[in-house]
Amino acid sequence: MTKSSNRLTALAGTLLLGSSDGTSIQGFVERSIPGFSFLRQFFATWLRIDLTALATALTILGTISGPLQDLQGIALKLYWWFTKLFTSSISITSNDRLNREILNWISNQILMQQGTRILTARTENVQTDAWYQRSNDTERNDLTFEKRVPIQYLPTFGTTWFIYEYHIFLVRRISTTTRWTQMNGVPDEYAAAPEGDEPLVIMCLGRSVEPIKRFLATCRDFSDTQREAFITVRASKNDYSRESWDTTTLRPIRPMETVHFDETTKAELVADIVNYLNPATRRFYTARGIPYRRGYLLHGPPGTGKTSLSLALAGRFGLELYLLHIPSVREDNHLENLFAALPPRCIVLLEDIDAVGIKGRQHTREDTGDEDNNEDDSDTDTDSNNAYHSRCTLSGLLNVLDGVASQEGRIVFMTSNMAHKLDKALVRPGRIDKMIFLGNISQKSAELMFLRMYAPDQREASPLSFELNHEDLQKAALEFSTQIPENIFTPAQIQGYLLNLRSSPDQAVTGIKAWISEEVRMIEVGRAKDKKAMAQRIKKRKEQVLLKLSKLDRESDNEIFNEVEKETIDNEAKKI
Ligand SMILES: Nc1ncnc2c1ncn2[C@@H]1O[C@H](COP(=O)(O)OP(=O)(O)OP(=O)(O)O)[C@@H](O)[C@H]1O
Repeated sequence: MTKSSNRLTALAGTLLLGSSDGTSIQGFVERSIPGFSFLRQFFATWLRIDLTALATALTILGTISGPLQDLQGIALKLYWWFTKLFTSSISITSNDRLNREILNWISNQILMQQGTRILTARTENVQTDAWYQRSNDTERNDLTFEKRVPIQYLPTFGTTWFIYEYHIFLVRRISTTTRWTQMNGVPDEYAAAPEGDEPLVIMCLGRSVEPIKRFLATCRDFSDTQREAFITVRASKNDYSRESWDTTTLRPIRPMETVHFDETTKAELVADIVNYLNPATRRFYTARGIPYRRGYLLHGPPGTGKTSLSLALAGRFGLELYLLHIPSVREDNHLENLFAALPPRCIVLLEDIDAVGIKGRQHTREDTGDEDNNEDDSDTDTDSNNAYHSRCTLSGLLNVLDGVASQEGRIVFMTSNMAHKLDKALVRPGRIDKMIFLGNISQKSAELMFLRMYAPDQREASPLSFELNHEDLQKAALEFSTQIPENIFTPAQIQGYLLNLRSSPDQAVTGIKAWISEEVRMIEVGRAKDKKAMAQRIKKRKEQVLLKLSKLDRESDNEIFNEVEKETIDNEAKKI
């Protein structure tokens, strides 16, 4: 121990503990705490620590910590008073998209340049039991060929400052765990990682919020530019039985030319949307009290491009696509909540709408006296399955499409494989303004698909070995398409065939004949199977009805004959 510390010990001993003559406080402590003098001796001899000095230092610290805390309180008050007086601020809640856009801007424009040392890193959420409550949006970039989601660096809790347009900005990322960490004295940035459910406060030195507003606009523009090559697809997500638009996927924009169907219909559809999105149209609708909404039904067999067309249109008009698979919506109020959360301008894609409104449809048939033929029966079976999955009703769907509470300005695309079976109430103008049929592939579309598949890729530095020159490619495409029968195969089937031979255009041309005969054979086998299954179903149904009839006859003998029931079963028997 040094001389000065010895002196301090002596001083403290005199001041606080008195002399060691047995009448001092030290003497009193030694007498009242058995073993204290032994401990003092032990610490002094073996650890060279003077317990008397330690006690003194702690006492002094204890005495001054009170005033220090008061001073800290005053300093904090002054800080906030200064902040209120000399800064303007705007706060943004955690689940607002702007929150993410600001973090994105700061991450790209500030953190890397400033060489910030304390950061948060983010890739993708892993849904484990412990974390599933806090899941966030997942962004995927399909074009980067990365197997992993790239690491993104974001500001952590606390304040990030920077200069933007000659103004000093402070962005505070506020931790929701602050109270807990303060109690433990651990700084926020070491206590937890921000998960995206923390609000942001944007402060700017000066008494006007205008610079902040300009800053927010910049953040939005920056994100829009980043997204230009992509469309944002948001799907519904079920969290604790509460539906929300949560999962975000960035998909590369699909050019309209890559969706092949009747070119006139395509041009008309695009023109119709251009016209709808024109501000003058909105004014026209509003002035005449007409709800400003547009609905389209894309119908046709599976694999004819209904989903692809919706994606391409979202890219063409720079709108976000909100994707909703109707059979997975569990209740009407979930549907309502999802529609209420839509932005004013977007495309909503409602897939497989034939999964709703079974009851409504049955009513319509009864009213009009339609009789189901056998083919319809099989469809009804499929419907029933869908109805089992989706508890979303026809009236629920109609309500979100044009009910009082439904949003204006959005475009709704609905897809169905059985448009002829949809309820009349659903397909009336105002809900569905245009029906677009996407059918099997024509020869012209097959030719275009072939050209698209084997056209040279502009991004490749040198031509690929199998690439044909322009003239040969045109010739091959024509030769390929003329072998394909009109409107027999779906575009998905032809695409699948070409993809298998994507590096051999010659083989695609020479092999198409054999592929067609094999596919036709498969179609016939499938049809024969369906026919057999149908016959079996009818037979079974007949047996059931006959059984019921014979049972009723027996009951009538016992004079408990029910006239109405008999008539119903008779009618059923006639139908079969
Ligand atoms: N008309 C088309 N033009 C170009 N490609 C198409 C077309 N139709 C289908 N495809 C291709 O086939 C695949 C399936 O298409 P998509 O999912 O759009 O069909 P769909 O009609 O929505 O099917 P489903 O009714 O089963 O949902 C996609 O890879 C798409 O590229």
